[in-house]
Amino acid sequence: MSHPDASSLIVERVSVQYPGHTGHDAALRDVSLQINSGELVVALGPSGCGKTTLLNLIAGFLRPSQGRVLFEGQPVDGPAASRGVVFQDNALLPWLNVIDNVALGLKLQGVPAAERQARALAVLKEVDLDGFASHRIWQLSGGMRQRVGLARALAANPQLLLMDEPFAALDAFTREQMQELVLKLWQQTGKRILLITHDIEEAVFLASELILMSPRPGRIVSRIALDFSRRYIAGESARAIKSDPAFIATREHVLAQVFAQRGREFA
Ligand SMILES: Nc1ncnc2c1ncn2[C@@H]1O[C@H](COP(=O)(O)OP(=O)(O)OP(=O)(O)O)[C@@H](O)[C@H]1O
Repeated sequence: MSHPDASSLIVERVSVQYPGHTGHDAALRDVSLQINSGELVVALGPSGCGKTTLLNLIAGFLRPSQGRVLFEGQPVDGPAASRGVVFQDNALLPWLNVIDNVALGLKLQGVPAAERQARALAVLKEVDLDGFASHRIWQLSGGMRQRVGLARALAANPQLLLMDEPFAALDAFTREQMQELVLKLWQQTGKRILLITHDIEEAVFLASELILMSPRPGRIVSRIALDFSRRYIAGESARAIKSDPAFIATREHVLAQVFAQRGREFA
């Protein structure tokens, strides 16, 4: 692990055991992780390896059975605006229009109407949705809805953005567009990001640090530092990167590790 800065997110030897489970099949066992500023950490692993449990711990929706989670030097003991969450199903309110969905969290925080309007419009622009503020949610495509979910999380100006399989329901083309949007936002806002996925290519493309997880018990089995996302930010195209032999070799290496885990699981 690299050295933490004062604003790091630190997960320290955390275990989570849901009722009815033993240590052997704990959702998480002895997991440690750190997200420093400027990092885009991707957690990759098969269903049931504890990815959502890990994200829920960091979001403050869940408490560990053992270990602790610290953010900016303080224990995480509940949700906070500084840790924004983008959900897989985007969790938008269909009876509100786009801008009211984006501004909802600000309204709950008591931000005055004119300011929340201005901030919501600014983040809609960041996610390339200017012009859609008055649209109803049902008028939007799946990719646009995910952009609204992303804008809503960004509106509160979180220091850490937590994304739970945000593109799982999208078609391949829209998914690639959203990956590029995440990298653009990562570059422009400098926010640290934790994204969870079970898509190997997505993980290898986006991660500055990739953590590979394995189930029963949920744990981190390997960590790999990667630079494909920084190459994208430096100006190389996504297509050029994803067809580069170095990218393909890394993807195959990660795939082999995932299959090795599964072989062990079913042996
Ligand atoms: N509320 C709960 N009560 C009991 N067991 C749970 C609960 N939530 C998750 N689990 C179990 O904990 C383990 C880890 O689940 P988790 O959802 O964190 O994994 P995941 O990697 O996100 O899976 P997926 O990719 O399918 O979403 C699984 O065995 C799951 O069945």
